[in-house]
Amino acid sequence: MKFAVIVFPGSNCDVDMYHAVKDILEEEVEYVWHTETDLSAYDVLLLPGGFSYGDYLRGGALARFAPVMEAVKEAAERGTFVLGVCNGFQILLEAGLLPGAMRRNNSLKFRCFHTPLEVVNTDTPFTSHYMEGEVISIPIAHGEGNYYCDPATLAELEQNRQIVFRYKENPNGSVGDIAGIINKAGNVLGMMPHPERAVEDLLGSRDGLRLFTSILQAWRESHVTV
Ligand SMILES: NC(=O)CC[C@H](N)C(=O)O
Repeated sequence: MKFAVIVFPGSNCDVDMYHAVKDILEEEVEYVWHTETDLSAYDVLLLPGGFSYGDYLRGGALARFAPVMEAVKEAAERGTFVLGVCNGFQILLEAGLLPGAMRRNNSLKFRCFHTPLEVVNTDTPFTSHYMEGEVISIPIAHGEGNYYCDPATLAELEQNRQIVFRYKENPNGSVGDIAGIINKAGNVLGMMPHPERAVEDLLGSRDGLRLFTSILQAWRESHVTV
């Protein structure tokens, strides 16, 4: 099983993501530059946080045009697991892989601290190792995390159980306290908090690690060899 960390000009959480997979999860992982067009060698695609293209226009608004994004879309359509964290989530929204959009935080300030999150849906490849309703501690670090979608889309997200994480103490004004959503097919997850920054005691929380172990289990279950 091989993970890819997609690196855009301006990504800055790529090293954290790589460390979480390589050193803590102990799985194979490679950095993949944004010019790559073939992702067929990878089983899981990780879009890390940062300031791709300097957040010009909006977070993710330019990265969605990077050559690698066509390959990300194709892989997502094939059912490959895709995780976008923070700027990675913004890119998935801008690329249309997830519904809705990101606005500036309602405080108009960059917010950076550990925040309690409720795990709303554990019936996903990313969250099976959590308990439904469990409150976990994962850090946020963003200026544009104020998730917005129209009421019809929100109703659809609720109905399809696509809301995976909700803030317990909303730090940015996001609609419905949404911190993370999954696509309808259930293989593309975007979230503002950083699970890769909560994978060992040194970081103040290990609550993010189960997201990675959930992915591992889901992948193994779909690739059983007897
Ligand atoms: N840590 C991040 O990915 C930051 C995301 C984005 N640049 C923002 O400030 O909202």
